[in-house]
Amino acid sequence: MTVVKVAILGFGTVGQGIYNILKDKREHFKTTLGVDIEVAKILVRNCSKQRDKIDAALLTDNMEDVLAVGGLDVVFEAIVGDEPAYSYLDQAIEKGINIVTANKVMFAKFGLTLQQKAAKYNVRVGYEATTAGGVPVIKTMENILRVNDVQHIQGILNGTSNYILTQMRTEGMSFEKALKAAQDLGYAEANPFDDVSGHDPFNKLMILSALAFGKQPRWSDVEVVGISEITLQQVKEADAIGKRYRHIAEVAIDETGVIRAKVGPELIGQEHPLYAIDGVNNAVALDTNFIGTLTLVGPGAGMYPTASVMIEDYADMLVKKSALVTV
Ligand SMILES: NC(=O)C1=CN([C@@H]2O[C@H](COP(=O)(O)OP(=O)(O)OC[C@H]3O[C@@H](n4cnc5c(N)ncnc54)[C@H](OP(=O)(O)O)[C@@H]3O)[C@@H](O)[C@H]2O)C=CC1
Ligand SMILES: N[C@@H](CC=O)C(=O)O
Repeated sequence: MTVVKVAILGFGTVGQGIYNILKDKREHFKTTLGVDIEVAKILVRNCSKQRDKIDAALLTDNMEDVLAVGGLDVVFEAIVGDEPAYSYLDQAIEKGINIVTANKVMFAKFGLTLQQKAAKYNVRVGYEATTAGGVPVIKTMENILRVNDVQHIQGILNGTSNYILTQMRTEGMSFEKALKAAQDLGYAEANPFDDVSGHDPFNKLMILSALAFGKQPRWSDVEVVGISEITLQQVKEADAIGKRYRHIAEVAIDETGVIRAKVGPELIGQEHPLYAIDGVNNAVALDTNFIGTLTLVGPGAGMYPTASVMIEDYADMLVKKSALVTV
């Protein structure tokens, strides 16, 4: 049985999820993927932090230790911010190591560059987890784009904001309490300002724009408004007349190739396709020329949905590699 070595960058909510699934499903992967997946290194910021159920020898705070692992096949990147994440992945690609990332701050900015570099070095890039958590929007869109054009994308792209708005409406919870609950559940960013200010769904929208249209709008042209100004009173008044606040991200391309995007809260009624999307769920509606509108719905954040799609990305790489070998 071939042993494949993998590394995990980051051991917070997402990194721990990856580690747990790889450990729990190790035998399963031997059968389904034909390989024994061994976690060889885990990069963290602070090695002296107390961590349960993990062999301390796996931990390092130095990326050089990760890159020095012989035969490393993939790094799963789940750290915070654009740097040093981008530089780490850039170095991994140069060493011929595949990359799978959940880091949308980094990927919105450097995704196209990393993908070009990966093509040059013949390595693969997985980034399903950057956008809409456990909802397989990237793979679905890649598939759709083989035949269709995508002209317009609209969705709820932040689980934390949707969870907060839902808790305010259904439980009468204050904004602050709902945000705290989202943090406790592992939905929120390390800095939750990114969630409630709209910056997180903005980053995801830019990733979708790059995939659908091959480019992004100028970032400074995009209006980005968060949910932090919405009061409990407003949510209750809206509910009383059958309306709901939803935090909606939208991007479209016109016939001349101009891209327009916006992110912000909207008050919508029952007729709106995003009306029923509650809790941590995200939804993404893709308008295409042949299929029509396709809407995907599912958990937009959290340890296991995010970790699962990252490992699915890697499983896909392994399957494609073995198909190449067989052919
Ligand atoms: N939580 C979620 O539901 C989702 C998160 N993501 C993305 O995944 C990534 C990780 O999120 P999450 O797990 O929630 O974050 P956490 O804050 O829970 O964990 C972050 C981890 O990264 C490590 N880390 C941070 N900066 C560095 C650095 N410079 N060098 C080395 N290690 C570093 C931290 O180390 P230490 O433990 O020592 O502090 C920690 O282990 C983020 O980019 C996030 O946007 C994407 C989809 C969903
Ligand atoms: N903080 C993000 C996590 C997933 O991307 C969110 O709440 O959507």
